[in-house]
Amino acid sequence: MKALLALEDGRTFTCNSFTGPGETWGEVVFNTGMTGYQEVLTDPSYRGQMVTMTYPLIGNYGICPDDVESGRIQVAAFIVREYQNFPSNYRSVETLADYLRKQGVMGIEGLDTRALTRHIRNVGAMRGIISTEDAEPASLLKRVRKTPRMSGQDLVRDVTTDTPYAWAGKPVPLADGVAPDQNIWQHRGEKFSVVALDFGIKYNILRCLESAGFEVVVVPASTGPEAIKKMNPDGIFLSNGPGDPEPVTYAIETVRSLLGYRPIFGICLGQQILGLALGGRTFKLKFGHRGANQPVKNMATGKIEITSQNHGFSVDTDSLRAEDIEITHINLNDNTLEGFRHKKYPAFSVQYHPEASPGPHDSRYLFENFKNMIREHR
Ligand SMILES: NC(=O)CC[C@H](N)C(=O)O
Repeated sequence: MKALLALEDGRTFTCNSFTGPGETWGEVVFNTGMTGYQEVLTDPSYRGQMVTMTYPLIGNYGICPDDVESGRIQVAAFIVREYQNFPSNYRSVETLADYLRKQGVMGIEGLDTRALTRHIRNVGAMRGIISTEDAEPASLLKRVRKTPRMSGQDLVRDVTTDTPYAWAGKPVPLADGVAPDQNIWQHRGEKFSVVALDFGIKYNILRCLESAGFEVVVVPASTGPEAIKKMNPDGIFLSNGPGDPEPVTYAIETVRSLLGYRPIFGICLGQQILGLALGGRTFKLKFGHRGANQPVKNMATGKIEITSQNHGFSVDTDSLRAEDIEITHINLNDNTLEGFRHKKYPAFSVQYHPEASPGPHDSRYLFENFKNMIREHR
């Protein structure tokens, strides 16, 4: 079915919808991963974004229920060069088109995704609208310019969990009678306990925390410092999540009050929230980092890690006080801040994704580092 993609600067792409009729809008961003489309689709950090894959053939390994990063598809739309409707994979249970259609998410194909990517790289990430109903560029353009921008929006409130839950290979409701503001780990054994603030947490982060030996309870992003302290965890984890970190003021305040209370580890939006809590600033990157081959230098070892990334904002290195912060990782493509730790408080974070999924496992050691930090401070 014929469709039109219109970008806010007036550029249009004719294409086909492989999921049927519809209309949708969001920020258009590109991901350079060659595999992992299902993990991309279900990563809550993509909320509000229409993602195009630079890899040209998508759908060929179908959909595998074990590969999700959250309970639903999160992207606003999926944009591919060529969709493959006949998957070949013993783990696959359905086609990508059916999967998208069932959840009401549009998929388009048959456009030059390389041209689209180069355009975004030159001009910057921008809003776009896709429609099978309106083929008139001028009217689409008028409407896309009225949609909200990514900057200034708190999208965390749309994706965070409503109620706390534990993780044991999958989300597990907390046992009856256990309120989130009770000391839920008073009878725990040797395992370290972690409260994870859910800004849009990926399941693979929870899988990595579990396999590093942590007991994890995930709590809503709005959970305050007092409720967290009553739970009496050994450590606090700050998750990834969608949108602009600056408007998530309630979480920034919470993290500020928890500094020095227990060891803190943040990933992606978690790093941005930590940076803001420490008095730093964040800014929007021109087109972001999304893919599975971003080179990051570990400043302590001098080693280069090939990392998985998905972010459009970044902490401004110069906004952090040099007397408080040690820079631990930088991105070798554009020298942006990829990791830091506090010199006085037990708190560290990375902008990239050590849990990968999809992507290389070079940075898994960070979960062990968190454990060691907790061991030192318990
Ligand atoms: N994966 C993430 O946590 C993304 C963080 C933030 N939404 C950004 O785009 O920069």
